[in-house]
Amino acid sequence: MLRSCTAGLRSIWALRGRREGAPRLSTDLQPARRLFSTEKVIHKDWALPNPSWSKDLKLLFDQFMKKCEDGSWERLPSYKRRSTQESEDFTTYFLDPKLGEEERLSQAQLFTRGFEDGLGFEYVIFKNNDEKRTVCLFQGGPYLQGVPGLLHGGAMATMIDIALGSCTGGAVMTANLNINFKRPVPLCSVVVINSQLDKLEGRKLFLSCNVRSVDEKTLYSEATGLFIKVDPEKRST
Ligand SMILES: CCCCCCCC(=O)SCCNC(=O)CCNC(=O)[C@H](O)C(C)(C)COP(=O)(O)OP(=O)(O)OC[C@H]1O[C@@H](n2cnc3c(N)ncnc32)[C@H](O)[C@@H]1OP(=O)(O)O
Repeated sequence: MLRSCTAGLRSIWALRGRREGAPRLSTDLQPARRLFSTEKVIHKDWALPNPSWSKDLKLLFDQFMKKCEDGSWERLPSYKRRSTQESEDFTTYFLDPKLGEEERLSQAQLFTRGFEDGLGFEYVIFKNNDEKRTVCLFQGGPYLQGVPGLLHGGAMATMIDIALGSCTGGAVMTANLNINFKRPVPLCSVVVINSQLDKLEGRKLFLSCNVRSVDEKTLYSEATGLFIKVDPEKRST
């Protein structure tokens, strides 16, 4: 498994040299501003196949894209930065305008999209609006290692948070996340996170998910989450 990761890394670095315009890793110590210097980088949809995707991930992606054809499922695009409207929803609620956060926030990006292709979080989420559920296909790269050869539990928790959040829609915050880690996830493997909205109670959304191997034989984790719709009348700072 580690050998295949190393091979993957080698091909990723080789690709890196070849691909024009690929955003650079923040660890390259480039000024952060450079990451957002072009509209192209800001608006690139990252939830699409790239050369680091394994055969399993590409196969599952193709299967779900077929399900999208009749409109029952949709692929959710994913950007490094939130849309202006979404950002405004959250900043109005959480940030004190007196603190002058604009400059710092102009450099902010979703941390799951901050890695170069294949090294961190490779994922795509498909949503079934009628059934109020999502399926997240996730390949955790070599920079997400915890115990040698295994995915870090915090990386799994991050993906679970994002997968559950994708079932909600609108401006919500995670209030509670409860995860049972049942089996360790091999680094660089593909897992499938099935999430659903179980109950809506006022501003409270109760969600649950499970994380399984591609062949569905291994149950890696189960989780529940409570998300709260932000109340525009309240300031939380
Ligand atoms: C697609 C991309 C998805 C990305 C997902 C990423 C999401 C995140 O990482 S969010 C970051 C982590 N989360 C946070 O920082 C949240 C910090 N917490 C907060 O800001 C606030 O507590 C917040 C917004 C969750 C709730 O505050 P507020 O709006 O004032 O709600 P509040 O009035 O206290 O509670 C509303 C209801 O929720 C309940 N509730 C709130 N928190 C909890 C909790 N932890 N457990 C159980 N119930 C809770 C309250 O009891 C209340 O219930 P009821 O209406 O029945 O009386």
